[in-house]
Amino acid sequence: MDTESKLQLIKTHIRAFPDFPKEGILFRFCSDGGSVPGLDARGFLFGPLLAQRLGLGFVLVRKKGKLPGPTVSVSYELEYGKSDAEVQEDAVAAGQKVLIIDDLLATGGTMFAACELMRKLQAQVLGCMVVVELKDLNGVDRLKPHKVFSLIQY
Ligand SMILES: O=P(O)(O)OC[C@H]1O[C@H](OP(=O)(O)OP(=O)(O)O)[C@H](O)[C@@H]1O
Ligand SMILES: Nc1ncnc2[nH]cnc12
Repeated sequence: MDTESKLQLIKTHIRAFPDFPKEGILFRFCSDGGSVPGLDARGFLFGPLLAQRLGLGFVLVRKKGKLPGPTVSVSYELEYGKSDAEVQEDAVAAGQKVLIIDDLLATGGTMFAACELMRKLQAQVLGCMVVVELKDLNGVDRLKPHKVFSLIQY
């Protein structure tokens, strides 16, 4: 595909959401469905690289209030606090197989929330992938029966 065609293709994926994040703003957001959800924020460093290698679409799982349009959300606890994770309702199709990516697994609270979001969207979680797993915090147990793949166990 030539460069001009690629730019045109990107344009077709730019959506406009009125009155987000506040009234009077037309919020432009470039997104498409996908099967590699990555977690805000450090999961965004690794997820897109892997998705591109696999030829799959990347999906943003964000902290609450950052995504326009209809979303599903889940509250969760992590090692040092509480938060809420969100994903756009149409980011993953029902029945879609997904591989969730983050940089690090500690207690597993964040990854568990992402699995919950995928369950709400009726996606099938094939696995949870992280670069670093902090073994003494037992995140792997928290995530059972989901499979966890980690590059470094620390
Ligand atoms: O296994 P857990 O106990 O849930 O902790 C792991 C999560 O904590 C960190 O994210 P954080 O919420 O600090 O956000 P950040 O990526 O924006 O720094 C890390 O990137 C994981 O997502
Ligand atoms: N101990 C830790 N180090 C880095 N990121 C984390 N996220 C949760 N716990 C963490």
